[in-house]
Amino acid sequence: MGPLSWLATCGRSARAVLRSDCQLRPQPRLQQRPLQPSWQNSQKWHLHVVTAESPALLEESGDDIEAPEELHPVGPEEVELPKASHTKVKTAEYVGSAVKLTQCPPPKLPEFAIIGRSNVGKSSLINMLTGRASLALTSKTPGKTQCINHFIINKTWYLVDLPGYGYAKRAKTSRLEWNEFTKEYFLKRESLAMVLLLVDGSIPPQAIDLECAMWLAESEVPFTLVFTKIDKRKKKLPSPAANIKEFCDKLLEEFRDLPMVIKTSAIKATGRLELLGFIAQLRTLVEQQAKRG
Ligand SMILES: Nc1nc2c(ncn2[C@@H]2O[C@H](COP(=O)(O)OP(=O)(O)OP(=O)(O)O)[C@@H](O)[C@H]2O)c(=O)[nH]1
Repeated sequence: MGPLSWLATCGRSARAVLRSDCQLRPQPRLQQRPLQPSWQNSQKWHLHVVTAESPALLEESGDDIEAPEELHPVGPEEVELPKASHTKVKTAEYVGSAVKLTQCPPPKLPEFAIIGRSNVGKSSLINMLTGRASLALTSKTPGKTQCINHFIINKTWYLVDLPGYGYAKRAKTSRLEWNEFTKEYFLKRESLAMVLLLVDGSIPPQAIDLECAMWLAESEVPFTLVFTKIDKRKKKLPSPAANIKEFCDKLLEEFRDLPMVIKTSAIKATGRLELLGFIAQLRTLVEQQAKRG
């Protein structure tokens, strides 16, 4: 089945496919709340990140790859490794900007949405992943990205740049506040496969990022933690490794498991292949489950 028909054929959304398998499990105290059954029954989904050393990524042809032993996923479903061609970015084009759901492209291809605080490095990550120097306009001015921007990759999936949250000059309180459109996008966009929650690895954990992770988990939106700027070490502040550990430890106070964690640097292209490989695996999983009906 071609990617264009995957949603129509499966009859359920990418979100539904992935939600049941990769959502976090809350700690018992969170289970006291009136939660949806799909949340309570959710299973941890073990997906192995494809690394730069993985044969799948070294393979130059687009042929099927024989999976090495350590990459076999362990979980409720066997997940085929993606073809090498799935991890390559051949074309990347800006599609458009939307301020309401009806302005977004038809929900016919899987979407991977990037969120994070203003200035976390969203545009830089998009440019790094796609290998296009200025696909997303990078800016040092916080809060510039106020629309939902779609980029189509290889004509088969979307990278989506969402408005940054928690901009101090705009928000009067430190509470996480989505604009209504972003919230609607998270809750209603059928083709949303995975949210990539970007967290600045060069600074200690910020309450608003933890709050965002909580909100996504409680709203049953599958997400992956993508730490940015891991090349950057600020004087007198803990190292990125220490910041990341502290962030994960804080999440583990609320959850039994961590979501997938990927560490990146847009400057050094660290994590590029890992993230593209992971996205390819998710797309493969959705297509595979769609085939099974
Ligand atoms: N050292 C380092 N700096 C980075 C990295 N990624 C982004 N930056 C810098 O962080 C600043 C913000 O990056 P952007 O990519 O514009 O961030 P953004 O999240 O798109 O910003 P807004 O659209 O304003 O929300 C820029 O000065 C980038 O050069 C990284 O991996 N390492």
